[in-house]
Amino acid sequence: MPSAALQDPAAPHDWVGIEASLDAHGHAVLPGLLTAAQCEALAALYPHQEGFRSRVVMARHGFGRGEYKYFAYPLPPLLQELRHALYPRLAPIANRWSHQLSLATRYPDRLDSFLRRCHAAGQTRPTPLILRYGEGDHNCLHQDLYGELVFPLQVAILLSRPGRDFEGGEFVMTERSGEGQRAEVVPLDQGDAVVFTVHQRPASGRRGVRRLAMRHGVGRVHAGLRHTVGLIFHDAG
Ligand SMILES: O=C(O)CCC(=O)C(=O)O
Ligand SMILES: [Fe+2]
Repeated sequence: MPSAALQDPAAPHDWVGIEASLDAHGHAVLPGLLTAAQCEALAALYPHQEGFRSRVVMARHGFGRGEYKYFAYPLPPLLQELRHALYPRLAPIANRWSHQLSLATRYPDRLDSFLRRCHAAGQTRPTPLILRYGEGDHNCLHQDLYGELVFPLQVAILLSRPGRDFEGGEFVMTERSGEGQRAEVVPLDQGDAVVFTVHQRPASGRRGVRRLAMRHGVGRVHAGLRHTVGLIFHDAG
């Protein structure tokens, strides 16, 4: 039944508004990117062994507390489809940011071409992942850099229900410029996605373009269990 697969899951979203929010804040929310059933099916993959290439216990690496697992190729069809559908919407924004930051990098229109570039540079391992946080867990502020090739935007999807499956565990972004550092909490419901800056973004002001350094993390989960999926577009070296 190819008809469902032919529908573009990115199409229902307000890409003019998303671009404006990315420019203003470095992140944007895509409400209801996944259904509750899709969220539950993805979270249910976590305990399985097959389909993943590795598991990371965050406390062992100083990344926080909690754990995550990287998917192996081939990705679950839903994530493969979303990664390919979201990339072409984000590539023009990535290219404009690159130009504004006076960087030479330009991103191809299609994910397959960008991944070929990653693989030729030795970044061959898939980066999409599922994260799992229990009571007391958190994710330290970080940037998901896995080698020289970096696609400057990434996506996280909340699979659990805030206030029901878990308490706390807010998605947090920080932004550092010459003028100081600030933080923003991004409220998400189950199935919502946040598209956000991986490491740096331009901000136009009175004195031209400034470079803002961005990090993301997750506040402490006060109770329950919180699962997310992360879609990173560059692969890992
Ligand atoms: O669990 C989250 O909300 C954030 C996960 C994360 O760091 C990522 O997807 O890169
Ligand atoms: Fe991350």
